[in-house]
Amino acid sequence: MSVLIYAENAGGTFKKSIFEAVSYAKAIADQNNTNLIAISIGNVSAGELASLGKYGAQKVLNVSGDKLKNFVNQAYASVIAEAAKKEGANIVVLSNTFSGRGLAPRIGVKLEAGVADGAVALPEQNGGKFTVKKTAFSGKAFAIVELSSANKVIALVPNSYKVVETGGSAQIEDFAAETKESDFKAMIKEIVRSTDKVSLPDAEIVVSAGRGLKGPENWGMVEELAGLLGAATACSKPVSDAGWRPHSEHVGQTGIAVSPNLYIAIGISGAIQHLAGISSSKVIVVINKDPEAPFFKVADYGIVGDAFEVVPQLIAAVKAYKASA
Ligand SMILES: Cc1cc2nc3c(=O)[nH]c(=O)nc-3n(C[C@H](O)[C@H](O)[C@H](O)COP(=O)(O)OP(=O)(O)OC[C@H]3O[C@@H](n4cnc5c(N)ncnc54)[C@H](O)[C@@H]3O)c2cc1C
Repeated sequence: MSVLIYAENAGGTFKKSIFEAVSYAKAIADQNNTNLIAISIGNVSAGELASLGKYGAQKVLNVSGDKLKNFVNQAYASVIAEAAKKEGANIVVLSNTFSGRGLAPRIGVKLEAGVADGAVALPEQNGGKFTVKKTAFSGKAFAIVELSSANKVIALVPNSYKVVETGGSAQIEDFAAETKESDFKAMIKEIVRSTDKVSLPDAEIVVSAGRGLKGPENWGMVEELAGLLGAATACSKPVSDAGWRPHSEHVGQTGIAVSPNLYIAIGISGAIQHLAGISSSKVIVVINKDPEAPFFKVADYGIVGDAFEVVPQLIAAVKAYKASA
């Protein structure tokens, strides 16, 4: 038995969410007194692969070559499942990213494994039971699921487990995986970024605004605050429906789910459909002029006040802090 972590790369490098997933997988390996093996697919440098050792991977299987250079859901799932079989791994861990969410059920089918995507905590293993806490109902609730199958696939929500450096080093091995033509029926030919700004699902800080801002002409201060904090901008659904902001910024049940360290909500009421997309945020700050706004019930810090007075003061305070630091 061992634990296999799929280390997804973005343009040849690993993001923080992958180091979180490796640390999480290492903790599961420790719970079971077993080894952690990582698998990387695509063209990643030896130095980058070796960096996974710092977080507890003892061995990194390196799958490279032109055919698997770009993400292909079915083919990547075949390769990861094959590696799991070869290494005797009965637990496969992924990051709950766009790719991870697509891979988890496919690997689950290939390994006849129980799948817990959207995991937010380490599994509990008591009396032969293996349970995982995961998000449910579009982020409006948490579910505790029991995986009773011998093989298990877990996809960890970014930002829900800390990065832990263990200081080890990983041995890198080339892994030649068998793929079938039928694995390549749908392939990504090109990825064109729609913006150079901080990507919303990966953002550690999000500055989000709602209908309380009255109109698109007032987003300058939201952009400025986000720029100062290195944050991504987001909005409520009615704001994107009205065309004040692009749909790619719409957060919530019908939009993007985010899990930043800090979510600043300006002039957003806090409807349940909006909260569904932000429930995994670590710290929530709410600025709203209505003290009865539902958002205050889930806020860690709340400012009752007019956004047009509070946000400029916040911008001035951040500028003053940066100038003095
Ligand atoms: C099936 C379904 C799916 C949905 N999915 C989503 C979703 O994914 N995401 C989403 O966001 N919504 C979603 N909605 C809509 C959701 O129910 C709310 O209508 C929406 O979130 C409200 O947006 P809002 O808070 O920006 O606007 P409002 O409800 O109009 O709230 C504006 C807030 O701004 C405050 N305000 C006003 N002026 C100021 C000021 N000067 N300073 C400070 N505060 C001020 C007000 O007190 C108020 O709390 C969905 C609805 C349905 C039915």
